[in-house]
Amino acid sequence: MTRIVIIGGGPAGYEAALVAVQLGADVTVIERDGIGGASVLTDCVPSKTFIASAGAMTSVRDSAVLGLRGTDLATVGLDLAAVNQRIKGLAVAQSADIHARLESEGVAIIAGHARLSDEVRGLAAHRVEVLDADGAVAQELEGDVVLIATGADPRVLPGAEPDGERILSWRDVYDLDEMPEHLVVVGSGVTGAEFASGYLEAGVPVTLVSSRDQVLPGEDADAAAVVEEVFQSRGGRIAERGRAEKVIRTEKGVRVELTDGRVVEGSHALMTVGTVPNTDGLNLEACGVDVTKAGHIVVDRVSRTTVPGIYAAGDVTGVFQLASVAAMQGRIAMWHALGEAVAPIRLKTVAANVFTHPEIATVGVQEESLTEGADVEVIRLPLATNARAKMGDLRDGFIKLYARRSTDVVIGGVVVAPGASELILPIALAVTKGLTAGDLAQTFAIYPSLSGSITEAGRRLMGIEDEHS
Ligand SMILES: Cc1cc2nc3c(=O)[nH]c(=O)nc-3n(C[C@H](O)[C@H](O)[C@H](O)COP(=O)(O)OP(=O)(O)OC[C@H]3O[C@@H](n4cnc5c(N)ncnc54)[C@H](O)[C@@H]3O)c2cc1C
Ligand SMILES: NC(=O)c1ccc[n+]([C@@H]2O[C@H](COP(=O)([O-])OP(=O)(O)OC[C@H]3O[C@@H](n4cnc5c(N)ncnc54)[C@H](O)[C@@H]3O)[C@@H](O)[C@H]2O)c1
Repeated sequence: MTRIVIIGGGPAGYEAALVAVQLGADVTVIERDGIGGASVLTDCVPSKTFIASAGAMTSVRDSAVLGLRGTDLATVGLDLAAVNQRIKGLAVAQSADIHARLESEGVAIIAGHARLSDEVRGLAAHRVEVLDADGAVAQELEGDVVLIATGADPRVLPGAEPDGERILSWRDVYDLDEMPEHLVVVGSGVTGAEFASGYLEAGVPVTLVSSRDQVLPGEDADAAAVVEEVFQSRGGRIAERGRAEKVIRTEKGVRVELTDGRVVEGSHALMTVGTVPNTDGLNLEACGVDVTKAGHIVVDRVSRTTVPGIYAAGDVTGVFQLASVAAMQGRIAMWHALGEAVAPIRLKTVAANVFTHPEIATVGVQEESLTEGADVEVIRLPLATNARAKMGDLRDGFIKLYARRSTDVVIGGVVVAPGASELILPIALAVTKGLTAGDLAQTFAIYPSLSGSITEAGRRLMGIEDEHS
């Protein structure tokens, strides 16, 4: 029986474990905090649960236009204690569900901090030590295959170290007793944009410190512009091209000092300036596992590291930091290690979503990567012309579809809309399976529905192709 040792119980680790036991391996997962990982306990699940409450509040506030009346509509608020309790309860319950599922499938789970401990390089099997809370070796294991799935932690900006009270990392916010009076969010990547949008929806004045010309530098520029516009129209402030140098506690709150001399004051600062991979103390160098300059473990498309028998998956590899990608990398590692037929990961088919208001969902080829004269046709349909959107008073957003001019094959898309995370699937399916704009055009969409704009975009693309032929 192949012995598999998995370090880290997040999506990369636990999904890998499920595949490996299914294939008859002897599987052990070592996790220092809780099964489900940061994804379930502190990052993805809690933030989306908070955004669900904040979004509900905005829906109530915005409902007057739909004819709802009530004296409290405009002043509806969140009960922070109840919201936080719900968030933490949901995270713990989900962690317990996954823990129970792993155990019921026969996966052994060890609580502790693990590290590689191969004494010489080139051995067929690898050794792993488990440390207890005092750092003493509590257990030693041997694995024919080891998967490193240790995730990433928030990056700390020197001079702006979180104190858990006023200067916060995104993992601290669920312990606040009161809503911030004025939140300064430092960093406008996906994490910063989501929290800035969420807190604003929850009724908190927010200033977003964005080191770039536009928030969400990695996203479609049109989509980022819509989110930025909506954020500002709802009263959010953006300190453009502002790079925080340090954050100082003041008598009443915080002072965020920018490198260009500007100062942003608020009651709390939320630091969202990226992540660092969890590789410290894993003994990677001694074992011959290569890392990049940024510290991510180098892997190929079937999750192999530079050492035979040692695989890595998830945020620790820096490949698209998404729970879905982490899980797929973990599964691919196990299929490969256990001799199953496996296709290398295809990053061009990864669907991703930014949970702002409105949401931004993307898949496949994006405009920024297109070279001039590329064999690609783009269509963009504004949400405002969609009948269902009008019924719900949804004005901000669009659907964008990219297809190869020569073959009509759909190669990418963007959806900016409330619930874009649900609407992207038909486009993701088209990109994954090589479907054409014609295939989308001939698919029945519900009338009226937002997804009707996706089939409409398919029809428009067919029209464009005809004009060119
Ligand atoms: C605020 C926020 C919101 C996000 N929202 C989304 C989202 O909506 N959708 C999405 O797809 N992605 C989202 N992500 C990204 C997603 O959370 C990560 O991509 C995902 O957690 C990666 O999974 P992982 O298994 O690699 O790592 P993790 O989930 O970080 O799990 C790694 C685990 O390994 C453990 N560990 C580390 N070192 C050791 C060790 N030496 N020994 C034992 N255990 C160890 C850690 O305690 C941790 O539990 C979000 C990220 C952030 C920061
Ligand atoms: N919905 C989702 O799927 C989701 C949600 C959150 C995070 N994530 C993933 O987690 C990963 C980490 O996201 P993130 O947003 O935390 O990191 P990030 O690295 O994507 O963004 C951090 C931003 O902070 C800026 N920054 C850095 N130093 C700064 C400073 N001193 N002052 C001002 N700005 C500064 C950077 O320029 C960058 O734009 C990403 O890969 C992201 O995709 C995914």
